[in-house]
Amino acid sequence: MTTSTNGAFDRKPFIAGNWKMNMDHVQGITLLQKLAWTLSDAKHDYSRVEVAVFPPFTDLRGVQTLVQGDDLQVAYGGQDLSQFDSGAYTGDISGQFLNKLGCKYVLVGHSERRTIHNESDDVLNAKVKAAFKHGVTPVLCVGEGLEIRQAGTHVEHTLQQLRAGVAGLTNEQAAELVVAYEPVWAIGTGEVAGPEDAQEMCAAIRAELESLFGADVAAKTRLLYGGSVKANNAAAILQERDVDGVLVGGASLDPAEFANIVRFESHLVTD
Ligand SMILES: O=C(CO)COP(=O)(O)O
Repeated sequence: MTTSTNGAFDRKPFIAGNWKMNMDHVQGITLLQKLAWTLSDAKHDYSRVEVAVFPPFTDLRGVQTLVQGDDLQVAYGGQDLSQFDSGAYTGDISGQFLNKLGCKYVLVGHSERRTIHNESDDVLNAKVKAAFKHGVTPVLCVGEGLEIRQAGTHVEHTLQQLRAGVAGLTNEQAAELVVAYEPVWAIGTGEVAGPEDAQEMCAAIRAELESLFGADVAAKTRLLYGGSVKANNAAAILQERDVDGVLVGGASLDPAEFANIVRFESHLVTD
């Protein structure tokens, strides 16, 4: 993340919580209420740092009602969407439905979708396009497993996922897209990539976006890091030039911990 001379970030920092398959619709409301109270007590300025949560589908209607009823500034989104609009796709959820529920974002290609559900790059590209078609911003997740990291081909592997995911997007869409770099070996393991690892990959992703869509677009696309982010490591990662936010799993289920990540600016090292 770049801090310009006036202290403002070039791209609005984005702190997102992926609840995965945790929190039923009652627990989800309690979690979001606690998060909102904690941030309100801390006088969090949502215009400086954007906050989003990705609850299970069954929570989304309740989340929408709470956000509207209490006029919360927290954005929310689905953890997946179908590449299709509607029809005989049992168990799938259309981007149209997410849009209708007020979802601003949707995760696409989380490593748990790629591995457990065998989602291919082609399917994920179709999902990215379906999200845009239905007015929901995709958060495209990319990242390598441990074997690839050990072989040293992690940058090329991740850029290949990126190229496949963004194929055929317009410049406008590429600028709006959010990309999350989540090395699989760092997800849920407590093993966090160092700030310099996160920066290395985010810089490579931005350079790739620049070669595909031009410098003006690449300067706007927000890039996140995800994998064992906690309150005590978030600020150092977010200080990196090309890291514009974090996608948090486990720590987003604890409202105090997640609120501390959102308030990372109060932990920034200034010189
Ligand atoms: O997969 C993740 C977020 O999408 C990261 O999960 P953890 O923060 O639990 O490692």
